Amino acid sequence: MNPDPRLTEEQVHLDVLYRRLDEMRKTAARRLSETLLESAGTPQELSERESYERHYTQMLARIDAAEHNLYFGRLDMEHDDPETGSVRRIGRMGIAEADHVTSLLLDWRAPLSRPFYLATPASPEGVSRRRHLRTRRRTVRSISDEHLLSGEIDTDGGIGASVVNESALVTALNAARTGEMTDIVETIQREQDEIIRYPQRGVMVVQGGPGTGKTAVALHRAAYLLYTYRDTLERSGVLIIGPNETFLDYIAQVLPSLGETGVLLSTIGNLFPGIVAGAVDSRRAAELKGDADRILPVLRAAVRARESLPPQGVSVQFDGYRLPVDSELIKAARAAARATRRPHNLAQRTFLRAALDELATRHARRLGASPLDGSQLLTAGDLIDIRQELESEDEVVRTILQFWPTLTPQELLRDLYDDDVFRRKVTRGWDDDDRAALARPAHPLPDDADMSPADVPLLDELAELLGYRTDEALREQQIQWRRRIAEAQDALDILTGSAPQDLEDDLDPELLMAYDLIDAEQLAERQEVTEYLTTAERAHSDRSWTFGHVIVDEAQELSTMAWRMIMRRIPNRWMTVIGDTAQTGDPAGTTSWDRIFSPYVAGRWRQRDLTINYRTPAEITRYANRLLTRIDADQIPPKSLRSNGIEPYALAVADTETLPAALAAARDAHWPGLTAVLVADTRAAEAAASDDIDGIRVLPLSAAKGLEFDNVVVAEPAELIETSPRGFSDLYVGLTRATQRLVVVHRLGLPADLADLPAAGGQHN
Ligand SMILES: Nc1ncnc2c1ncn2[C@@H]1O[C@H](COP(=O)(O)OP(=O)(O)OP(=O)(O)O)[C@@H](O)[C@H]1O
Repeated sequence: MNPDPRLTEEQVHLDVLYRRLDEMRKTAARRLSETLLESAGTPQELSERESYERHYTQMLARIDAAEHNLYFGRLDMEHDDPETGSVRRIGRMGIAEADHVTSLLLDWRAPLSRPFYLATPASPEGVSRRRHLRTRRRTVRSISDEHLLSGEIDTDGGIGASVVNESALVTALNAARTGEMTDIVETIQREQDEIIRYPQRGVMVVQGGPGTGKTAVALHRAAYLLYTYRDTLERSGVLIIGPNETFLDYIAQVLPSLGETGVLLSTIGNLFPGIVAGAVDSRRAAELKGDADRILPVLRAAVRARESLPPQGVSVQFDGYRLPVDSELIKAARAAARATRRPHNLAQRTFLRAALDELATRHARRLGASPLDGSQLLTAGDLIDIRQELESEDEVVRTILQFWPTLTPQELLRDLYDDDVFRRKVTRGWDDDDRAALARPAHPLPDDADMSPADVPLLDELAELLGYRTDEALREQQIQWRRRIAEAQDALDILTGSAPQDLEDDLDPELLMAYDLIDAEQLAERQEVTEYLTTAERAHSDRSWTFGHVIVDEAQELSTMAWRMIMRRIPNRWMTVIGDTAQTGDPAGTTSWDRIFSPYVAGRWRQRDLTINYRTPAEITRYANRLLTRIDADQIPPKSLRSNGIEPYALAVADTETLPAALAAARDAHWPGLTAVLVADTRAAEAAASDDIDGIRVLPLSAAKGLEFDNVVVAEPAELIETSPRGFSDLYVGLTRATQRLVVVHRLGLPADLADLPAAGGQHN
């Protein structure tokens, strides 16, 4: 049988593309090694070298990322375009001939590629034929064509009529899940494309039910924006916020697979430089810490409480005299400091200056008063001298600064939780239960791991109130480093009798080996400090960094305090906010976008909706959507794109605990693909203990947010509902994690919405 001539034709083009890609790779690799070999003496040369280095490294990353499925789409346009001809080939990156003029492949993000994602028979966008290619290891495997003008495709008026690249889409959706999210560049749908390429600045909220591709859209939007606005965004960076580390791991590969590295992925808990929030809050504590109306006044009061007044009898010894540091003196200095309206730490200089001035004036008044008539004998110059002497006395300065100390957010928060008297003082109007909910003994840990994710926005708020700069804190670390290295250098010089060596120069490995005095870990740390940082890394180490664009996924989970923290990172308010208010699980999360955005961009944010569920088959959605009606009757339930003929079922267990029974059921079923058992958050410890036995994941509901599995077993839905503040939303999330199969295992009664699930045994799968 003769091969399909279309395959032969496309293979010829594919070969040309890969040949060119290989050339580009070689050139970039050569230039990179030339750059690395160049010496850079002056700071300017060094910075130029770094920028070339970054350029070629990113170029290589992009080329590598494009290797797999490089070319996947082709458009034959109805009319010939003088510049582009009538054929457009679309792939993972733009490729031109060596002349840099003739285009061989268009990047999927280029404007000319757009009809590939938009054209439908009803609205063909000038496309006569859209071709989808499937390739493997540089070989064209199959081709499917849609003739948009003649309408040789599905036009039944259902969802199918608006689906683009349908056969490729269905193949992608039916594929077994790997545990990592994949990109969707080959099958982006029209409603998704409109969001990905949305051109206007400002806040865009994307609301969509489970499985509508919100996360996929968020990541592709980041890639699109970086491509389209590379000049500005590469310097300022794009920040993507996700709900937890598991989720970030799940999505981490998508952007590199799209060739993008300039994005910082972070949870709220990791957004404050240097802190790895590891503690877990009680539900009430998280709720209180997330509620700006409740906690903000407390934080402000906590700072003011540290601007205190001296008790009776405080004084300093100076020049043989005892000078009282009394309440009147400190009050006046405090008023001067507060009048600056600067953050606490930054106003400290004014405070100190005012206090010293007053102390000097008082002292001079006493010293210089004429015994005869009390007139002043000291001159202005004498006063200045006294003032300077006072300032040079450590004890004087230390005594004054007790009443306006330098504060760090961490210390202040620990004091708030640990010190009952202090907490009572700054939580006026709170009831005892709420006050007790904040209580926590202080056990500082490295990386402030004793802080919880809900503490992080509070630390950020305090940093703002205090004027605490994390880049300065890091710089301080760096200085200390240098000091330690220099000390080690001295010791080494003594040992070896060698002349001092300049440690600011590039590190010489030989020299480092000699430094047994500094352990390996310390050396690694030092290297980290001096190493060249990417935009994302620099952004991560600097609390005051502002990004060019911020994308927030699972945004419904964020508290009002977390939003304040995010808004500080994006003063230009160019944001893409993605979420589903029906899936809100966090008690501090939101059920209304308007309430969140009104304070920041009242009336100036837009909402776009996603309506098709790509993940969950219709057999499962039927049950899940009943819960949606209960959670928010106004929301339009997303429509499932496909149905797979596998009915969900319920398995009743009588005498055993539900989780082991659910695990056993999952194990015995031998389903193909990934399987997860989802339990109530109250069983997080049991889940952790049983996780990943026989390759089956056991997750508390909140950790399964945003993830998906081929097969999902929901253990004890009644418990999910009862033990969670937003139980119906949790169950809704649980039911919609499956791409193929859903089983509900229960000992207690089934909730009404699931009461008619077929019982195990009656189902066929
Ligand atoms: N256009 C598309 N082509 C191929 N696959 C798609 C497309 N859109 C979405 N998907 C797939 O559908 C699944 C669900 O997408 P995603 O996780 O982005 O949805 P979501 O709206 O964020 O869901 P949830 O709110 O439940 O977390 C993923 O496997 C994704 O790859």
